[in-house]
Amino acid sequence: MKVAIYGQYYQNSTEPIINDIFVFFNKNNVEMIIESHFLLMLNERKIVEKKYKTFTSHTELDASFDMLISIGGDGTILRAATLVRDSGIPILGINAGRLGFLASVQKENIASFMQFVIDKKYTISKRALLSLTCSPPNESIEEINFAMNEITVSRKDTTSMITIDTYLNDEFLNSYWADGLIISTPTGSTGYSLSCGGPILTPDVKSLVITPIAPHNLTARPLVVPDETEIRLKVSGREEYYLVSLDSRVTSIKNESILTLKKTPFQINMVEIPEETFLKTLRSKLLWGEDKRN
Ligand SMILES: NC(=O)c1ccc[n+]([C@@H]2O[C@H](COP(=O)([O-])OP(=O)(O)OC[C@H]3O[C@@H](n4cnc5c(N)ncnc54)[C@H](O)[C@@H]3O)[C@@H](O)[C@H]2O)c1
Ligand SMILES: Nc1ncnc2c1ncn2[C@@H]1O[C@H](COP(=O)(O)OP(=O)(O)OP(=O)(O)O)[C@@H](O)[C@H]1O
Repeated sequence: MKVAIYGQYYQNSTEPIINDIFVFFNKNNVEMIIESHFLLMLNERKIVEKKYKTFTSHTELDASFDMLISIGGDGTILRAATLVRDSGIPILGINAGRLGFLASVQKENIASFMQFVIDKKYTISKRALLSLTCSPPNESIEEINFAMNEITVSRKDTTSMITIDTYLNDEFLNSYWADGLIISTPTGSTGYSLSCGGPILTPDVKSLVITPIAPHNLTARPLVVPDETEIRLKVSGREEYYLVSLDSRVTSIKNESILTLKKTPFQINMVEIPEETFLKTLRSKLLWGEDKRN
């Protein structure tokens, strides 16, 4: 078995996590290839001394890898998705972060969960992604033009609202007058969209959610549309530029540009362990249905 290991940060809590993973994988003859910046952090702190092979970009992750292990929070998993891209390599998240909604393995039970990995006792949860094209083209989104959680447009350098003309498959839907608009995948429905009143979708639902951010009227509500829908946006406002974010990555785009959003032809494979299903995570991490009477 061959796994890629990825993390973005080092903290004191990293050491026991790394120890648990490395001891377990070395004992079970699993080959580990470590992202080069992460290995540098581990080497500097003398957490890892044995020589390991490294990778630096998505081009080096091919079908010979069985899995990518992401050590961190949800932000680290979102970055990990930009590393595996369309390779199909499944991602398993080990939660070293705070919420870790997408990271299914808690640091307390790494060894027992890694045994599931070795025994292949896991399922794959396929996650739809959204892609973005901009006309005229924008260099900063060309390299990584997809998001696993959501694509958001929002106001920039002003308190003034923006107007977002929105079309679904070329048919006019609405001009949102708001702080912004979120187009969320089912995965992203528990992130930013949820905070703006959007519904939660289970990961396998074939839909997208269009959620306005603080719309200034009583008639704009989150809308669920089929994930085959091509969504076109044109933003205007008092400033010349507005913000577009793809998960954690942000760029500025000039007013009147045309943004086209649609489902990517590939999906991200998330590893799901029987003990940590989506519904269990909803209850344990978002406290879904929490009620003193239960
Ligand atoms: N007001 C908000 O709720 C808000 C605002 C901006 C961004 N976000 C979310 O943060 C994501 C980017 O993460 P970041 O690390 O760069 O920002 P961050 O450091 O501000 O973290 C955002 C929080 O959102 C949680 N989160 C991210 N994706 C999630 C998901 N799919 N389900 C449940 N919780 C999730 C993370 O655990 C973290 O606690 C965005 O994709 C967006 O979904 C949320
Ligand atoms: N490899 C790691 N080792 C130890 N701590 C980490 C590691 N990666 C992340 N963390 C901790 O988790 C925090 C958040 O990490 P990350 O940006 O991946 O997640 P996030 O998007 O903020 O979501 P979450 O709420 O799940 O933490 C970091 O600031 C750090 O404190």
